[in-house]
Amino acid sequence: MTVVNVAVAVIKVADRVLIAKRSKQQHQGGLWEFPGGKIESGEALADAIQRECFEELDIWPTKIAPLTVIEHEYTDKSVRLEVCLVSDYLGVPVGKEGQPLEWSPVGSLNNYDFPQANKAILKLL
Ligand SMILES: Nc1nc2c([nH]c(=O)n2[C@@H]2O[C@H](COP(=O)(O)OP(=O)(O)OP(=O)(O)O)[C@@H](O)[C@H]2O)c(=O)[nH]1
Repeated sequence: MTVVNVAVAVIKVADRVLIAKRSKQQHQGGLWEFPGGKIESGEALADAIQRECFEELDIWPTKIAPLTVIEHEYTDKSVRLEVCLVSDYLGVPVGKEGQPLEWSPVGSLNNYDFPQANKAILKLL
């Protein structure tokens, strides 16, 4: 199976993390996620993080640090999540694609349903 490389932004300000709900039609639809999306061919990770955050949330990350890389095989798809911590950005986040957003305290993230691959991310926060 080909592996899809994904840039994932854990946007964390003080003790809260910004999460978004995936639409029903998407892969792993209806679950909560960290904003992000496929890395384009030849694109640097930080550039992909900035592009995806702008496209999805109308914000421009200014402080980005690599957090972890997670490889996961779903039954229908293999993903490689390149996860970054975003600790500062320009703008005010809005769900530009109509996706619901929430600022969850780190300690409450377990109350949301995330894709299986995200479990390893939650352990690091
Ligand atoms: N953005 C994001 N994607 C995640 C997370 N966890 C996780 O397993 N993924 C997977 O990584 C892939 C991200 O792809 P994507 O959001 O760009 O695209 P998509 O497959 O939903 O739709 P598309 O192909 O129409 O762009 C999906 O297969 C998604 O299920 C996460 O926290 N954030």
